[in-house]
Amino acid sequence: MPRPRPLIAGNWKMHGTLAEAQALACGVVACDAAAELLVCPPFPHLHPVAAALAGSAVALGGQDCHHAAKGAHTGDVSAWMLRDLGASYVILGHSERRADHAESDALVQAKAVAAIAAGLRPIICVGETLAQREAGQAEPVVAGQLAGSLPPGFAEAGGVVAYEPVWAIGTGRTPTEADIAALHASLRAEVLRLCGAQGAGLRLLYGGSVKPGNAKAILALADVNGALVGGAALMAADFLAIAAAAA
Ligand SMILES: O=C[C@H](O)COP(=O)(O)O
Repeated sequence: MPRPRPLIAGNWKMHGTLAEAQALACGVVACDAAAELLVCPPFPHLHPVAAALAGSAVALGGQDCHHAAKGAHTGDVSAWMLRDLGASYVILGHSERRADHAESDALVQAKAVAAIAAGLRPIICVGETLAQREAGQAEPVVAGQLAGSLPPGFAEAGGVVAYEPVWAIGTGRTPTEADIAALHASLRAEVLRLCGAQGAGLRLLYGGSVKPGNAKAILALADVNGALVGGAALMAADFLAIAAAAA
């Protein structure tokens, strides 16, 4: 099977003013990367960023959604609202949400069901802590998260899995290339087990301190089909350099 088209996704997390978000979006659209590009701004910036991306090939995504389609859920945002604003993806189960909001695999799965129902492609995040890695538990931990988080119909809906070792996020540390390759090989085996043959074409992203300087080596690894980028996605030049490394 040919390698899937890489996806380079920028997670802007809770950073920036509206003016900075608009400027960043304008910087990112000035690009014709071979990879698919996606930006995921904070909720208040989604609408103006959608306007800045209009007519470009850069996709828009949310950083989370509620598992219900609508209702009395103060402070939450539904998958339908994201779709209505022009989003096509939503990040779910990021380790920061799992930690900050005690999100379980079951809740992430319920959110993914809602996302698919709204026509969004879920990007489900998994990854081990440093203690789990040092205990030799990275692969079983990630396999357990996948089994608990992936909903039925995930591959058919264009779902994406992002492997983000918690200890690599925002730290400047990354696993060795051999460790990323081994983990992604185990991810591929798991998605084939969970999703059947459709799992062969499902994109597996690596995330955690991806920078212009290490992107080419990471993105060249087997079963790495793109990157989920945090800090380096806040500078258009760095994000585009990572995108160029995926060619
Ligand atoms: O969602 C993105 C990741 O958490 C990676 O963040 P980072 O590139 O700043 O390490």
